[in-house]
Amino acid sequence: MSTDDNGTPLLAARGLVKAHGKTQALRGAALELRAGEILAVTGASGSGKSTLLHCLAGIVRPDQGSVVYGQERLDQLPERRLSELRRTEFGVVFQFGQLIPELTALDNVALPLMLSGAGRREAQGKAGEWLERFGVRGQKDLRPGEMSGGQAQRVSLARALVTGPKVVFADEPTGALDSLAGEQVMTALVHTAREAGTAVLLITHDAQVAAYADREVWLRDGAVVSEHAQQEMAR
Ligand SMILES: Nc1ncnc2c1ncn2[C@@H]1O[C@H](COP(=O)(O)OP(=O)(O)OP(=O)(O)O)[C@@H](O)[C@H]1O
Repeated sequence: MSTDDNGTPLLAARGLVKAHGKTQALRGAALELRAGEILAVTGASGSGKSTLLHCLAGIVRPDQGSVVYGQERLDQLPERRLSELRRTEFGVVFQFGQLIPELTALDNVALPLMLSGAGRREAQGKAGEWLERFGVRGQKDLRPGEMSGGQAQRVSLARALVTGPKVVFADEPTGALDSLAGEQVMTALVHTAREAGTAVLLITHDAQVAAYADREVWLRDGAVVSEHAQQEMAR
């Protein structure tokens, strides 16, 4: 695991509280993610995992508590800066890929680069390289509906990593896949994140998926209740 020079976390959340209407989704959750670290967040359904990820990624604001990314308080940043960070420093992968159905795999992956100002040709060139890394270059001209779930999810990973983010937030990335496709997706994610030095916050309720992480935290009723280091993975 790599850390930054002075060992401070890349992302640190303290005392997060978040309600959805009358439901208290987070009740004082706290965690730290270091540069290049792969951290699994596990817990029962409804324990607040997705809400925590949304707060950490600057997608929703907590009602209370702080989220510090580098030198910035995400919970206090204006929307404009948050969306810039989401575009340039963060990548997100959801359970159901959420690729744009009308675009080919190549254009789905090129899109974040074009939104950051790259020309179409340059963006497509880089997108092709990232599809290659995830073993889905052969599917570049297919639309999401024409691919298998595992292929679409590897395209989603390419889209999340193509901009060179510091953190990838992955919310049940294998939740809709069979176990073989899930293993392929996790192997590709972990291998590529390690190579690129990207930190990964991985939400899962699957112990086999959590075993890919360097460290695991357990969420119960909206708070982090335990933490244990993973065995060195021989994968
Ligand atoms: N948009 C929303 N509106 C109302 N309630 C919500 C909303 N989002 C989440 N909740 C509730 O907040 C609690 C925490 O939900 P969250 O999705 O964060 O948990 P989770 O651990 O990710 O669950 P799962 O594993 O089932 O996805 C749950 O009781 C859920 O029903």
